[in-house]
Amino acid sequence: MADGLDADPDLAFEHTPTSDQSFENALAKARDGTRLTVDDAIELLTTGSDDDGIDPQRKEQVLEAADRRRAEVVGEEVTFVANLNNNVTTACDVGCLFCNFKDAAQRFERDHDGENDGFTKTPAQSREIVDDALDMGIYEVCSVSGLHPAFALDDEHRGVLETLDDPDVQYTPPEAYDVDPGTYVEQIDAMNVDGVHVHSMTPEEAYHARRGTDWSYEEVYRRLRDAGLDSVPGTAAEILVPEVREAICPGKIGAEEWLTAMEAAANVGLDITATIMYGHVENAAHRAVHLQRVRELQDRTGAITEFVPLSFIHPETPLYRQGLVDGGASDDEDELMIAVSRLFLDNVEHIQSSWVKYGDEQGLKMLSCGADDFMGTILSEEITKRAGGDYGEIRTFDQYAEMIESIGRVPVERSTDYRKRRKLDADDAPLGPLLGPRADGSPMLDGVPEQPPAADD
Ligand SMILES: C[S@@+](CC[C@H](N)C(=O)[O-])C[C@H]1O[C@@H](n2cnc3c(N)ncnc32)[C@H](O)[C@@H]1O
Ligand SMILES: Nc1c(NC[C@H](O)[C@H](O)[C@H](O)CO)[nH]c(=O)[nH]c1=O
Ligand SMILES: N[C@@H](Cc1ccc(O)cc1)C(=O)O
Ligand code: SF4
Repeated sequence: MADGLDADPDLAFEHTPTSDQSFENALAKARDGTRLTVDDAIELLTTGSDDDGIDPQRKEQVLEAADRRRAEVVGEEVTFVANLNNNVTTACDVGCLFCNFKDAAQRFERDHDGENDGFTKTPAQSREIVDDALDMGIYEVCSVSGLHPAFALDDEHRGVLETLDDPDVQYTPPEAYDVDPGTYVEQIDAMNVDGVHVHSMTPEEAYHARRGTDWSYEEVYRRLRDAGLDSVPGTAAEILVPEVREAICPGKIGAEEWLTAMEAAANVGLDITATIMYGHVENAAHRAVHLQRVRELQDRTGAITEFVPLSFIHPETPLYRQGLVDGGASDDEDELMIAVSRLFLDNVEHIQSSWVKYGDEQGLKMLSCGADDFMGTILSEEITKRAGGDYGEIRTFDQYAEMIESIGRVPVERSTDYRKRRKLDADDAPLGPLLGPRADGSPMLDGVPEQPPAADD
């Protein structure tokens, strides 16, 4: 369990990590492929809810079952994507307590004086960054951002926001800021260079893109799709249980709204991913309920291409600094999270090991605990770095091939939707991407793209 509850005795949750199931029964079901219940998941995540702490032998049994399932479902290939992270802006007033990526939006205003180490990019700047990365061979741009108060979905939405007189709807015209981020549609259109795969607009961003209107999420995602959006990142899910969201992100959309937005994206033909951000105040019951909600969403949509467990990075976050938690998940908890995700999500093919969160050594270990995907090259990273994580911002194809072969598996470059795949061999180094629109097999590192442009002030 995450240690948060010990750190803050005021947090009394209704969901407690107890169950009517036994560990042995849950393990037997996991081994023979019977669909697991929330109680089963609690038993597996805790290696038995009757005893405190994680039992090392039982943990190994869970990891083995998950690794075997991984081999049955996807075989020995380990995939990764040649991609670029392009965060458009750090301006955000939602105030999630686990996040240190954001900067108060006021600090980006023209008449604000004082330091600001955040950034906002114009659509033209985003295009240039994507254009440069395309020359390096990327297949995908992954773009998630703060909810800048000047953002509108498109010109029509801006018209609505400019005439709206509702203090509950946050909107400040772009003229008030040093840098104008444009509209979401302009940003997507700008990043949509030469058929690169655009992976963007989390449910939280989609919520911002319809604020002050009664437009459906389908309408919002349709307009974004028409501007070039290809798939939707499943962040903002955090823990899909209201009592946890109230503690860690009271300003964020609710669990139901996240699910509604995701289903809408799937309804208009977009692929989606799903995440869990764990290891803070939540307990194993919350993680288990979260997995159930994701599995139900996948039963309804079939559109989730991968599940990404995101281990909470604590050092620079308000949750940690305010003493609400005393750290993140342990290695044991991380391994069990990956394993139980594989065992519980019988309808999601790919489980991602996030090297940004786990690092190389532990990230590789996860590939033997049920994970089969090793994320992407990303080339730049702000969210984890600003939270105090220190596993870097890029992995090259040579590094990927060597690491994956070192554990006896087969490195494979993939497309975002996993439909295009290409095997690699570390002996052929130097290696580079081949699936991107401009990829020609050259190594990516010949020209690392520039870090975010100058801060707003
Ligand atoms: C920083 S937000 C950016 C997109 C958008 N503002 C949103 O909330 O959907 C993307 C995700 O990063 C993850 N994240 C933020 N801070 C984190 C931290 N300290 N450790 C792990 N994941 C974090 C959260 O899951 C969050 O939903
Ligand atoms: N796991 C993290 C990602 N994942 C993004 C992936 O690289 C890729 O976009 C996805 O697999 C689409 O198929 N990005 C981060 O910035 N940080 C992570 O922890
Ligand atoms: N969740 C996104 C990517 C992502 C993950 C974690 C982050 O901190 C940021 C972005 C996806 O893989 O679809
Ligand atoms: S997680 Fe997203 S919405 Fe929450 S504060 Fe950070 S950037 Fe803003």
